[in-house]
Amino acid sequence: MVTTQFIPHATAAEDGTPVLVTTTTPAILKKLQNGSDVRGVALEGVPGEPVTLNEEAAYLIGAAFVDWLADKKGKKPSELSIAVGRDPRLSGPALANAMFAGFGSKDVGRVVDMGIATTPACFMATVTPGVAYDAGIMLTASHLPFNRNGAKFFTSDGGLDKADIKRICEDAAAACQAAPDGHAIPLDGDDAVESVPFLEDYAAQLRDLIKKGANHPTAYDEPLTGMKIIVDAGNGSGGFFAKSVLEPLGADVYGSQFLDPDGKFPNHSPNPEDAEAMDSAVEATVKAKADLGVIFDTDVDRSAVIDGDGNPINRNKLIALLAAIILDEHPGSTVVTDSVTSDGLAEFIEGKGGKHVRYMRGYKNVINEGVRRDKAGEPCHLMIETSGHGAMKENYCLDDGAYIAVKIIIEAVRRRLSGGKGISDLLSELREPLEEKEVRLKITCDDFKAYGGDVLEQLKEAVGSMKGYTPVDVNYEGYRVNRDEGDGKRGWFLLRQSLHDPVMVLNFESEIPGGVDAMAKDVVAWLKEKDFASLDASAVYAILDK
Ligand SMILES: O=P(O)(O)OC[C@H]1O[C@H](O)[C@H](O)[C@@H](O)[C@@H]1O
Repeated sequence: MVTTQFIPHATAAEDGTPVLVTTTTPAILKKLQNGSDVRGVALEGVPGEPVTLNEEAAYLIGAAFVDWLADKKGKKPSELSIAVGRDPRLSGPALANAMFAGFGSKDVGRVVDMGIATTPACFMATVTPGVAYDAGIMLTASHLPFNRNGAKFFTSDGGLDKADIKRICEDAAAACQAAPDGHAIPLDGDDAVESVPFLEDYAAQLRDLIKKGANHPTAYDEPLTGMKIIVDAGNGSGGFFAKSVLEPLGADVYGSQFLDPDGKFPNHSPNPEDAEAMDSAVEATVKAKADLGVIFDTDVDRSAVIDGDGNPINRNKLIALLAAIILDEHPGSTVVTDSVTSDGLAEFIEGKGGKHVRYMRGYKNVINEGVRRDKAGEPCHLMIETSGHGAMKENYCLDDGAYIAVKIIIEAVRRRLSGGKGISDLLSELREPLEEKEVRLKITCDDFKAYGGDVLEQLKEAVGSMKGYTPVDVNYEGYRVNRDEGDGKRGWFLLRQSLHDPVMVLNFESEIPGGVDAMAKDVVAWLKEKDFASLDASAVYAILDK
């Protein structure tokens, strides 16, 4: 049984120091790769979810990362500096301690514990003058439940890519193969690890950005005086934004909620894409009669805002708001988004004189495509997913929820100073769908990538004979099909494979009442005809069964 491999033997080293020894397997280590991140189950407690990211895994991944970094930087491990931050997850301190031991096994020159941090802060620690670590690592599993954890890795060149993470997980697996009995991890920590928090330095940088951007004529240092802005950090790492960024700039943050880090996330999921989380943040904004509400995900690489009337600005609306701001600063530039963005958004961006590229899901895919186009001579300043991962060229092309909030707050101050309307006025031309729906269809066989690819091929063949449907011109991912809804109205659906899970994702949007049901009916008819043996289509059927 796999779980027996995680029974730790706490014992004492020869000098009497208490140590922990856990083991893992090469297969588990390889599976910890999740695109350009490491992700796994770090705590027991959820039935059917055994631990996969234990101390030994963190140790081996830490050690493998040192080899990767030494190669990348052309330095010896003893010349490297690596800093680790974490979100409030309960498993964070033990995993950080194990990773430090992994660094120690490679004789890394300087190891820094940044304590509670955010993902963007871990990157900023690699480029901030006077700090400039060779690498910053954030231990986080973003908005996922309390039992998960993971790692995001940065150098001054940005986040590591899929291929880098693959190499690290494979090297960790090889090291595991060579030492299957695990490694002793000192339980009292390593005296050589320096404790140097970074979040306050980072907050000072954000304050400076707001001061410069707002350029308040009479209150340069406190440009938010007279504004009420509330923050919902969902008990993740983002609470500092209220206390250390907004309040010192003069904002009234009373009414902010869930600012204290709590790894059990007792209130709501820290996730601006989650309806319950968004409702809670809207309620707090309205109750506080705030000018603006800001909600972050756990590790603050994503955010969304709520306007003074309590309207949530997330997903397509958030992209539109930032596109309006960026296209004013960089007319005619390209905005790269993920694949599930609305037709109204594309029109909005084009209406503002920009070019919209509807690319793939996955924040790294979106960012890399924007960077690629920009380098090829097609100016691109904004790369953003509906999930709220948004990156700007002016901010190291880093997906950064705090920077997005800063940008919107600056716009709000400028509008206030010029006596203009609130930020939502920028969205007045955004056409929104009347109905939308997303369902997830499980693929039940092992080779789910190939299976999903085949389902998509079959859909392509079928669409030709589906009345009223035409495929969109450019599909970077999955298959997106428009439906003529009459009277100049248009609906669409997109079937694609999930980036990571054995799942196919089906999105619908319609401009007419009952439009989603109408499309679901046609998709259901096709699915029933095909009767795919390894595709659980019950979620689509359920749309019609309600
Ligand atoms: O393909 P899906 O299952 O919808 O997941 C896609 C999402 O996966 C992760 O959460 C990434 O951080 C997102 O950038 C990405 O959009």
